[in-house]
Amino acid sequence: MSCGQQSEVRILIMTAVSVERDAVLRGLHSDSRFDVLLAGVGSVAAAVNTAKALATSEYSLVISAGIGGGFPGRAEVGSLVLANDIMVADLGAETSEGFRSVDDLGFGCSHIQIDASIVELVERVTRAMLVAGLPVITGPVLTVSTVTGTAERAVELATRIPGATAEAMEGFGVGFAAVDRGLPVLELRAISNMVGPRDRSTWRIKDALDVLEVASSVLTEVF
Ligand SMILES: O=C(O)c1cccc(C(=O)CC[C@H]2O[C@@H](n3cnc4c(=O)[nH]cnc43)[C@H](O)[C@@H]2O)c1
Repeated sequence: MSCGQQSEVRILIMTAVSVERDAVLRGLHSDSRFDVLLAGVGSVAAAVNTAKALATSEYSLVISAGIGGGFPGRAEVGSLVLANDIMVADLGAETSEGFRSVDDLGFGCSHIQIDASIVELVERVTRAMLVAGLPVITGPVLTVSTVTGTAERAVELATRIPGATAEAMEGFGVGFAAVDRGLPVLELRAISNMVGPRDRSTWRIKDALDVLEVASSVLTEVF
């Protein structure tokens, strides 16, 4: 790099499935600072595929993006959630006194570490999305291995994790791989369905993908 030149920000966006990737790509309008790759569904696939991508190219930021479920009273269908806490919600043990996380058990950490610079980044992206007229809120985004399908499970998660705002299946895996490389990570979810009793006929995937597309176009203005 010659004097006066600044290194370009390079951002890796990981989506679970190709329709999410395509929505993000449409929003990015071929902005060459971004790569959008498939994570696969679930935390393990997401961690492996993110780690592979980070081993082959240099990035300054990683984003886990896609659709997700919104917790009732927190995130409505068609809204956007930007994680201020990326955490795995079902890694631990069931006990007669209820769920015990890996943190409680002393085996590890359920949360991706978020430092002050990421808090500032989350605030900056949130502001830009609000200015663009997008209905975005921040809150904990839960990574689960099984999509919640009952009201009881939704209440159990919302009670156990104060402020639970959305759930999806990849954020913790993407985040784990990013943090392993010392990189900051964001999670962005466009809400396609409510967390609760399973009724696939109520999922609004197309609407959520449209919101994800617009949100991705805002990302090109933020960075
Ligand atoms: O059926 C389709 O057309 C279709 C199109 C795009 C995506 C899907 C998925 O099922 C993707 C699964 C993906 O979405 C996340 N997700 C969405 N809602 C929830 C939820 O309520 N709980 C957990 N995860 C959710 C998740 O990250 C999956 O990877 C289908």
